[in-house]
Amino acid sequence: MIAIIGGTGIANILRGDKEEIIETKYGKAKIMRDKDLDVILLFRHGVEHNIPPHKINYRANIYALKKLGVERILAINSVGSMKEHIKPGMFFIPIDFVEFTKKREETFYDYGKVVHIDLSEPYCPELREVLENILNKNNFEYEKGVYVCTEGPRFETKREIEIYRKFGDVVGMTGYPEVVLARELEMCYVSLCNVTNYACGLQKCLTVKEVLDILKEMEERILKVVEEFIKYNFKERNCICKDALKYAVIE
Ligand SMILES: CSC[C@H]1O[C@H](OP(=O)(O)O)[C@H](O)[C@@H]1O
Ligand code: HPA
Repeated sequence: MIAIIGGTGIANILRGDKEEIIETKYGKAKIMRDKDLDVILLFRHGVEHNIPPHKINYRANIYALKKLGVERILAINSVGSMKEHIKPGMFFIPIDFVEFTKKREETFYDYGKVVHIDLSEPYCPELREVLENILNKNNFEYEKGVYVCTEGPRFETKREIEIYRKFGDVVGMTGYPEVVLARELEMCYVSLCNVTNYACGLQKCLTVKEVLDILKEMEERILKVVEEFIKYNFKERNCICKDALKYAVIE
């Protein structure tokens, strides 16, 4: 089973049937099913985009997908570019991350089992290859690199971006802890980032309108990538994700 986690502006592009509430021990998650494509849609900010990045219940969302039998997740994130060659309107595929979040519940293993998962490859290598093949086949421009996650909901300062750009290539507010929580539950996770702006300091002020305008321009390409990802003929998983807990638990 595949799930798409939609970010800013995606609820206008993808639509499932009616919303379902999935109860979990971490709280409620809201999903939609696209029965034709046999895929689960989850809009992390809510269909009405009324949940800010620092208040998203990431654990309930990821746990709900696991409960529904999801094995593979395509997350869609919007990011600001911290490098000149990564231009607004391009796609970006994270291969690693650095996070500067502050108040997020970032693990399922707070009590009981002590678990230290390996994150030498935080994003599923098999799904990253599928995503790159889709982008290359469609001649959609993209870059790969490091995603820096900030707490939000404010944008970053110029000085913060001067520091962050030494560690990474794009900046967002939702990529973490989603990627880690998925690995803790041995699900494959890949992120398709929409580069919506240059980060603070590389351009003048940042506006939500600018982000939404670029997403509108990218809408068709985003939809194309999602459709081809969903239709991809996935075989048996042969990646590190499915056995993430194998050597990670202190017995
Ligand atoms: C309106 S830009 C800031 C907003 O957009 C991004 O969300 P997502 O990654 O879910 O598309 C960013 O993380 C902020 O939540
Ligand atoms: N910073 C943080 N998150 C973002 C940005 C940004 O510049 N653009 C889109 N999401």
